[in-house]
Amino acid sequence: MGAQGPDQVVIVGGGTAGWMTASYLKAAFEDRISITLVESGKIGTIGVGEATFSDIRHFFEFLNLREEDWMPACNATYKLAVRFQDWRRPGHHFYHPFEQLRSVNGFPLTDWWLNGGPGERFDQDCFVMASLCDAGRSPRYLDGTLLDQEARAVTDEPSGLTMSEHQGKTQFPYAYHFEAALLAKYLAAYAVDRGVRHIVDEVQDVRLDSRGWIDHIVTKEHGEIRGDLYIDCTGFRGVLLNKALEVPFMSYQDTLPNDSAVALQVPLDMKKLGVRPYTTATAQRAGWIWTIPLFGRIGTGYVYAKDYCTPEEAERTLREFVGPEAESVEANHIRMRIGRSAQSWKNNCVAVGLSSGFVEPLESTGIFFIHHAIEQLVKYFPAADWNPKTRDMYNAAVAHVMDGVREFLAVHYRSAARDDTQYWKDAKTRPVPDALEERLERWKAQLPDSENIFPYYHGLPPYSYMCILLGMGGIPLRSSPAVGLSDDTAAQKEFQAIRGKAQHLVDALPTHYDYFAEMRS
Ligand SMILES: Cc1cc2nc3c(=O)[nH]c(=O)nc-3n(C[C@H](O)[C@H](O)[C@H](O)COP(=O)(O)OP(=O)(O)OC[C@H]3O[C@@H](n4cnc5c(N)ncnc54)[C@H](O)[C@@H]3O)c2cc1C
Ligand SMILES: N[C@H](Cc1c[nH]c2cc(Cl)ccc12)C(=O)O
Repeated sequence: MGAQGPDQVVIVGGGTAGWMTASYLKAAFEDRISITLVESGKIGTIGVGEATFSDIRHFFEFLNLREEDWMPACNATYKLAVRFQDWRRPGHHFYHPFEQLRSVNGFPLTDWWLNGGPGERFDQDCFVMASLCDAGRSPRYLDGTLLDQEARAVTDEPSGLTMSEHQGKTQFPYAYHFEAALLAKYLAAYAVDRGVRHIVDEVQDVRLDSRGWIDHIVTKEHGEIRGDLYIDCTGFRGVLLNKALEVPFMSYQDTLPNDSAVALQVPLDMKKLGVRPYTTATAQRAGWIWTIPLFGRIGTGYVYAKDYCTPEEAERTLREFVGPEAESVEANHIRMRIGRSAQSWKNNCVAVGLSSGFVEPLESTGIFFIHHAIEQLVKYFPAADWNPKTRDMYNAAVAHVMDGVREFLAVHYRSAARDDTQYWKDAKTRPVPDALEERLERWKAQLPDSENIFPYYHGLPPYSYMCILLGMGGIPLRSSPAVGLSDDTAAQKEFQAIRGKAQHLVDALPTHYDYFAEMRS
């Protein structure tokens, strides 16, 4: 241990979590800490074709990586929104976009929309992005400039802030789709280049000292490896935190029953078919199917609850959904551990990634959890005295993010109007996390705002809740009485401005495919 505190870091696990952690810590502390990353050559990583939050750009900025560097290496594309298909009824869709919701006279535009919007679709009337998604547009022009002046101003946002410090200040217009396994490979090269020691071997034992702290790990071929701080990135196995240190795992399954997935990677002729600029979540009889457009193929999979659907049935449904292109592609069946570790940091061990916690990928939060955990780890990095208050603050921040996202996901199922199978009928009566029942009652009287959503930072702004409630259609909502009593001229002007801007951008922007074809040429 150095005079400042722990400076020998051992990371176990070489998936996205392991390499994101190694590269970020190297960028933060350079050679003032030493990092060893041990990963098994036999135990595979999870990588299905992932979607992200827009905040991940801060991760790449921190590492000084530009889109032109990392995106082609990871088959990455842009994500302007999540498209929810068939959650209200077959044929219906709406978007949850990356776009700040406008306000008029102190009320969100959605409130004015409920009182008498110009059209049937709140997403198209209140957000420009919905039209860009429907039209398959890129958020950047071929020369790389961002879609409009307003968004360009976002790139001048203050640097050096953590994600939670950025929240509410600006809304960047897009996130990414990429292959997490390729990102891990890309970051491995970045980290090793900067001095991270990489060992391919299996951890067979974790030895504790008399206080119950990790003393060393035992590998199959490289013997004992020692460090001050151990980071558990071993995925659902939780080899260090859950197994060796016996930290219990708190399941979220009473509220979020989906515990299984079957995934396919399907090569497609993108030139012919185009590349959609959004993630699609299509409701199914016992869950939903994700479609994530990558460059050259799609990642797709059925997330389901095994209490309602067998793996064979799920694979059959997925293959029928995708069509003949998937015929020769092998399916990957995955059991998901849904919930979080009771503490993600115990003694000298911090879990990051699936070992810390995971919720089903409906709102693409897995990599956001990792990014948030790493930022918090740097913020609360231990000193020589291992002050337990630092650990407690870290644990609280990580738990809040996961518990908050759990609530947000529960809102999706409770508010979905669809009720054609037992799975969807049960979604209306399934218990929701504490306090959400009361919040739902309040949102029936007044649309969600920052005062009445989950009270701690969890990545989601109030407008995200509005989108889900307005789009899912199963919970009665009303506009504020004050909106009904007010002159709506300014709101109608705003609706018109959105329509005009959307039309202009649809005409001016290239297709999503054309943008990436140009970037790669
Ligand atoms: C179905 C599904 C869909 C998902 N979709 C998304 C999405 O759209 N967006 C998103 O943000 N996230 C998504 N995720 C989550 C995302 O894929 C993971 O958060 C991310 O890949 C990080 O995984 P990880 O590194 O924690 O674990 P893993 O990828 O499982 O890596 C674990 C590592 O630990 C190593 N290991 C394990 N045991 C040992 C041992 N004894 N000795 C040495 N090494 C060991 C393995 O070899 C491996 O390198 C999804 C996850 C699933 C399951
Ligand atoms: N931290 C925010 C979270 C956020 C804001 N709008 C959206 C839309 C979708 Cl589809 C996911 C997350 C968010 C961010 O990532 O910008």
